[in-house]
Amino acid sequence: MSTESLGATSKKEPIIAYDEPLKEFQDILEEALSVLNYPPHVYELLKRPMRFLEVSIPVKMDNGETKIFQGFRAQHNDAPGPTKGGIRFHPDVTSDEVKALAGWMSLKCGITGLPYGGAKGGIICDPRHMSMDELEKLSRGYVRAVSQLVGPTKDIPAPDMYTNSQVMAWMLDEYDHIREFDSPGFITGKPVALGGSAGRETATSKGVLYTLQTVSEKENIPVEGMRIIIQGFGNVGSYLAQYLYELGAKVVGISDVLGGLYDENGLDIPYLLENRDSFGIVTNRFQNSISNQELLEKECDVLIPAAISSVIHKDNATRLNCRIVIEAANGPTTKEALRILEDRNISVVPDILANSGGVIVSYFEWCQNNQGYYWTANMVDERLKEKMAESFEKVASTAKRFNVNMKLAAYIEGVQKLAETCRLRGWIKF
Ligand SMILES: NC(=O)C1=CN([C@@H]2O[C@H](COP(=O)(O)OP(=O)(O)OC[C@H]3O[C@@H](n4cnc5c(N)ncnc54)[C@H](O)[C@@H]3O)[C@@H](O)[C@H]2O)C=CC1
Ligand SMILES: O=C(O)CCC(=O)C(=O)O
Repeated sequence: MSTESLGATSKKEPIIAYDEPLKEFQDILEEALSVLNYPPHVYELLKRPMRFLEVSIPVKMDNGETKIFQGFRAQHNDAPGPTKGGIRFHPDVTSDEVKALAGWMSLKCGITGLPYGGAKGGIICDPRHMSMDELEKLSRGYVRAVSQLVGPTKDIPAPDMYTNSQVMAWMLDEYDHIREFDSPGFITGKPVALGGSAGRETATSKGVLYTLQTVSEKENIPVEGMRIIIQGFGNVGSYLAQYLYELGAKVVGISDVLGGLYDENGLDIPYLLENRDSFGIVTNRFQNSISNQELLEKECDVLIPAAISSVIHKDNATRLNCRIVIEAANGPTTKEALRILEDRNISVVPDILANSGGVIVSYFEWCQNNQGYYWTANMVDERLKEKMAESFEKVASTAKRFNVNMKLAAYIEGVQKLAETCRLRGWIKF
């Protein structure tokens, strides 16, 4: 397919998600804890967040009406240190999803050895249909609503879906006003001029890329010429597409919320990058776009979901046409789908390993803020690469040791330090 813009405004239905991420998190966590022979109360403590706040945020909209938005902040566990995790602005975000996302953050920090527990925030809203003024008011209102719970040594937010460095900047400014001092370590993923880290914007996609390179070496499939489909063309998906294209991989498919594009000869990624909007949407410029569902089932070597959760489920797992799935999104594969893919010999590199580059560089940002000393882009990149490689080896060796798949191994690896810090604090016994 040519990637020439046809100026069309196709409206594809968003895909239907099989939305039970909290149950998915709890089921695999329970399995991991039973492999480790921990007593049942460890699961009882870790299956849900220690703290969960639901807030109402009034925003005076541009038309003069006041709209009340619903927001959440979940802190999964603060035994290892302050909690950490992004804030999602999305029309479909739910309280249960935020709880699952916070749990996954704890495991991610466990695997990568960061001194944090997990957290996550969300606001039910559709930023694509809001003005910048409305988004700024919403961001500031959220911080006012959760300000008692967050802070540089308590809980440190960051970007996630439909939030970016500008949203982080508004949130930082609001927090500084409330606290009456400059506290750049309150939030990460902020603009470099406000104490952000070099390389945070590209960190998650770089981390996924390093993971893919490790897999390519282990599986002996060269990146050059590798056929790749990426679902989602936002922060994670678009930088990833760019890096893979530059390395000579054939990015045969990409998608956004409105649909997908597929060309077995490889898409013109520079053109798509140039024409995507700030919400990662580009497929509306093409008349021959396909649906997200169709795209996921197209032929490729590596399928990389980089958008929402539960998109690979029992009804399409039998039809995936790839050799490897690398989970760049959080929770894109349901438990039933994982089983089907395992039976079909399709390996799945888990989210809590593959997408941990974002929180790793967020940690670097927080360290730089605490020290007031800023690193070069090269220093950040070298250390990110090192952490991603170490984390991959840890999960791979756990998989071998317990003879389990990479997903379960990642949970086993991630939960051990978390449980140990809870034990040392006297919260649990085992
Ligand atoms: N931004 C980060 O640093 C990190 C992001 N992630 C995860 O990566 C995924 C993507 O995040 P970002 O790229 O930051 O978000 P983004 O907001 O920059 O981009 C999201 C992309 O997904 C598409 N999308 C939205 N809803 C969709 C739907 N229903 N079906 C198909 N596509 C849809 C959008 O059109 C856009 O192309 C999320 O699961 C997020 O939690 C994980 C770790 C860190
Ligand atoms: O950068 C961070 O602190 C968190 C990123 C995040 O939300 C995630 O890894 O899912």
